[in-house]
Amino acid sequence: MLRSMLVRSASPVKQGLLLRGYASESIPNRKVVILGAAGGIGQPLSLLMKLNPLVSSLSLFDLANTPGVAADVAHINTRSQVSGFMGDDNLGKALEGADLVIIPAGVPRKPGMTRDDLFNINAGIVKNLSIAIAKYCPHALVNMISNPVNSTVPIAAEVFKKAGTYDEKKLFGVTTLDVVRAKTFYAGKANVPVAEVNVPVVGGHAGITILPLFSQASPQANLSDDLIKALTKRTQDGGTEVVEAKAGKGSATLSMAYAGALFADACLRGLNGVPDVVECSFVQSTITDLPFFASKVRLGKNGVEEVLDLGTLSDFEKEGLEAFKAELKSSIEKGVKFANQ
Ligand SMILES: NC(=O)C1=CN([C@@H]2O[C@H](COP(=O)(O)OP(=O)(O)OC[C@H]3O[C@@H](n4cnc5c(N)ncnc54)[C@H](O)[C@@H]3O)[C@@H](O)[C@H]2O)C=CC1
Ligand SMILES: O=C([O-])CC(=O)C(=O)O
Repeated sequence: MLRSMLVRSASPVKQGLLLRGYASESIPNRKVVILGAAGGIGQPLSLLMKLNPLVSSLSLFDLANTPGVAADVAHINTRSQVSGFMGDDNLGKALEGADLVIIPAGVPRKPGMTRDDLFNINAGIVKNLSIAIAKYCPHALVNMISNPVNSTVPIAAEVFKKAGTYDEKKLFGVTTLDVVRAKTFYAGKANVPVAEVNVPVVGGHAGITILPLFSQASPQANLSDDLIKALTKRTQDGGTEVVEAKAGKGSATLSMAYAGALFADACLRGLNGVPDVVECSFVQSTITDLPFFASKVRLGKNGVEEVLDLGTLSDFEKEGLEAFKAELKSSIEKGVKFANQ
């Protein structure tokens, strides 16, 4: 996918000819908005979205510093027109006409914190941004990156319900970084080319709620139970590994920008009618008894086309699933309660 994002030509038609899944020369116009665009994730994500030939308009919003980021990114000779918007007074202008809104706005963790410790600050930020989305671009797809994802997605859903704009097919918690990590760690231990690896990651996006399904990994490798346990733990703790390594200077930004760009690209391909676009995401779901759940999702012209079921789980994975259900349920309820206060 990144190969298609990095095509050298600035001509959309020429780029379109090189794009996987596109039969005709015309690529639809798509406006992508990044809320929190001047932040640690926001800046590299802005760069990666500027490289994506599916984007015709890139709107960068933050409370401060967006003019500089926008001016910088705008000089790159790719298809999209870039605009920068700063401050809440300009949020509406940033959002109008959006096809896809990506939200990495909010504070990151410091060592010793859980993602839930971010709730007190980020819940309010996400609530306000969701109110604006409901008002200015109610039909846009929303990719929620801000943590705790297990609560911020339900917050956005409740805000949209209150505004009468909720479409469960259009709201996504971005869990792609868990998949990216699971693929990287698995490839290292299974000794297979990382580019060929697929690993579904289900559940949620915090600690034990992150459940990589290595029993369904491809290519298959004969890994011991102990190794599977260790890989599972490393995937669950991947965010903390980065938080500790950054020692107070934030959490994953570059790998998250990569993962966010991958997921946004999948959403855009789905919107554009490219068939068989499947990614894991935290969405409204009926595949378990929890109202939101991350699993493989087929993306289409209206967002979620199908939430795929979990498939066959190993005993270890079944135990993992049961072990986190109560935590995920309570994080979801916390978000719902906050939004309705
Ligand atoms: N879903 C995932 O897999 C991941 C999620 N994250 C989460 O992403 C969020 C952002 O992380 P970083 O970019 O590292 O943080 P950061 O602090 O570097 O950047 C956040 C940006 O959001 C902006 N912001 C704050 N309130 C805003 C508002 N009301 N409207 C618009 N912009 C606003 C800030 O000005 C700042 O530029 C955190 O909550 C972090 O936990 C981080 C990594 C992975
Ligand atoms: O760990 C964090 O706080 C950021 C995050 O969600 C991740 O890197 O997966």
